[in-house]
Amino acid sequence: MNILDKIIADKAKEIELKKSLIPVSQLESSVLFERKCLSLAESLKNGSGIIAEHKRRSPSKSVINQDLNVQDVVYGYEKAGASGISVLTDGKYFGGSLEDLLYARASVNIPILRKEFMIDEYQVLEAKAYGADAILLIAAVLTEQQMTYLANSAKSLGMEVLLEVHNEEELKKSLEVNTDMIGVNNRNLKSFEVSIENSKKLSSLIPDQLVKVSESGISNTNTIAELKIFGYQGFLIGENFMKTSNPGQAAEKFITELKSIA
Ligand SMILES: O=C(O)c1ccccc1NCC(=O)[C@H](O)[C@H](O)COP(=O)(O)O
Repeated sequence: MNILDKIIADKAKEIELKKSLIPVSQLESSVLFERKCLSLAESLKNGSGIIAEHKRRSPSKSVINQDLNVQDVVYGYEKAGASGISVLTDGKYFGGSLEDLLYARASVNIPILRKEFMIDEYQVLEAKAYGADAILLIAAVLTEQQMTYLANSAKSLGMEVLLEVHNEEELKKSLEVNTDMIGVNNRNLKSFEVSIENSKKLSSLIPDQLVKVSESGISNTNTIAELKIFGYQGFLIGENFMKTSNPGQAAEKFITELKSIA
């Protein structure tokens, strides 16, 4: 069983337990359920394009940074000029939580993406209840029907969808889904191999009306300049910032440099 299968198997068990502890009605009674969401897609098109990620650890890199509190990290990202924030909420493999999402919501006024392995509508309701503006759907673990259902659920709650693909087959099964953005993950989520070429290879297959986002393995501004030529307007960056003692400062330096080469 590969790591992605393990994550999904654990996620299914986690969701069943959570459903028994926190009923849907309790999620729907969250004050954040009535909140009008911010548009990540618009923020990417009109801003720096950087989605700065809060990630304590990962299967490919193990511990990245467990010493900082999420409020300081995301506030620093907003101050640096990020267009959006990505918050990992998976606990077992990434050290994240829904509480991280709630703290992030309380700390910034820019769009927040719930970075999670979504397989059940319950998780979409959680995302709304804890303050997310957008959810991630990963084509590698979902059928077209599941993506359609979950995307429509998110949209009905006013959230946007970032639909993540890694190859042409995943992209083709995603083209009819009601999404706002297509993310190309440069990381193979099974082998952990990372190649920016993946974003370049798939860019021409992504419909022009969708915002293109390149994810993973981005560590310098020249890569951004190259990917913009291929039509990318969003760039999801985690480790490059989180591996430092001050991710917000690292993001500020990165975005300042980006502006100087624009
Ligand atoms: O990062 C991993 O090891 C990983 C393994 C399995 C599934 C997902 C994984 N990462 C999630 C991401 O896609 C990244 O956190 C995100 O794209 C940022 O990547 P990076 O800038 O390389 O930290």
